[in-house]
Amino acid sequence: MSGIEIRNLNKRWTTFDAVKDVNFEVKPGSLTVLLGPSGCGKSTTLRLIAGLDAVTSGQIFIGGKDVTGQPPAKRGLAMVFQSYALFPHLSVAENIIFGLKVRRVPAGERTRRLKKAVDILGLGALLDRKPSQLSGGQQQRVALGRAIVAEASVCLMDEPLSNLDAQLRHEMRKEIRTIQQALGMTMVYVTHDQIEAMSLADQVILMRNGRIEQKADPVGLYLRPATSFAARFIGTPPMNLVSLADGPAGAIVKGSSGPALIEGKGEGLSLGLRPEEIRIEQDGVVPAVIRSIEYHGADSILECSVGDQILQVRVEGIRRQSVGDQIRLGWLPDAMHVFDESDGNRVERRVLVGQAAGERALRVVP
Ligand SMILES: Nc1ncnc2c1ncn2[C@@H]1O[C@H](COP(=O)(O)OP(=O)(O)OP(=O)(O)O)[C@@H](O)[C@H]1O
Repeated sequence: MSGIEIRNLNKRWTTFDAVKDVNFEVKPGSLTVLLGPSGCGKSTTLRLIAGLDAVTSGQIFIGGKDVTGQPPAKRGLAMVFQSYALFPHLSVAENIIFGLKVRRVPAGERTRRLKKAVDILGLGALLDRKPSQLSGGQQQRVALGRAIVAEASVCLMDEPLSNLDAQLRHEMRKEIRTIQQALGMTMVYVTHDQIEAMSLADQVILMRNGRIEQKADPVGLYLRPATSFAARFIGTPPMNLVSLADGPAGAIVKGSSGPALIEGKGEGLSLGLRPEEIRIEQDGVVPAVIRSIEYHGADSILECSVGDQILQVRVEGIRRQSVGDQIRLGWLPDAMHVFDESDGNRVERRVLVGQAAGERALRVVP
């Protein structure tokens, strides 16, 4: 099994830096997702690893070997694209083994690998069909089949599921993860879909404007976002971010009947609260009014005003509240995230929970 290491990677297109100082490692047999908004440099990073574009500077190691100057075919990897890239005139079987033929893999070996891939993917009944006679999900399986027969220990995927409907995406996602683990593949997977990233990855690399914003496992990314950008990118609806100076957090504190405290300076800091961490409680310290309710079935999103600010609150089950209701909100100390407003970075040590405030208030230590 081969791991991947990326050192100080940069890619400049004429005057535009698409990838800036990117460093990360992918452990052998693990799955790393490159995640981020459109244009953040995910696909460019993947293409540089594949050797489809040349780096401006930096190094790429696969299996401990520096492959930075090597052509794609010499890098020992398989790729799956969003477009599937199937040949319309070839059958499913021919499409799957096409690459093996090009590489002059002997016929017996081709048949063995084809059978293995077909068994894994359940394509047995479709081998003689042409791509036009397949559904989107089936075409995607054929593209995966190509990656499996290549028996490359490294597989790169660029938004492979984006042409599929939600249900099929979900199924294929599970299938990709199962195959990756069963075959022990080292995988780098590009997506802009946070749910896909969170459910697939051992490691998520969140990118923004060509740089790495945060690298962490999915749990770490959710529980301890390194920046306010990371905090808002992961989670639906996104984390509430309110200014501690004179924004809603100020209102939250001023409006509270309990001894909620901000000590020292709150200026320049913002408070982050995930909608699912805020509870409606009879003795909650924060009075609020429900402005709107969005019913989702398993849960509902309440838009609540606190002073002249808005907090989104996620409540489970059947909603008992109505628009216009006056409620009180509370949350546990661990639910609070604090960020520096100037650079967006997470602030760890300046926050304490006020003991006197029944563990529900915030104390910012200067
Ligand atoms: N061949 C190119 N020439 C010039 N600029 C390019 C080229 N390829 C990509 N870019 C620019 O580099 C930036 C990063 O593009 P990239 O495709 O890596 O983003 P991405 O994160 O994969 O986005 P998306 O999710 O939309 O595919 C974009 O601003 C894009 O316009």
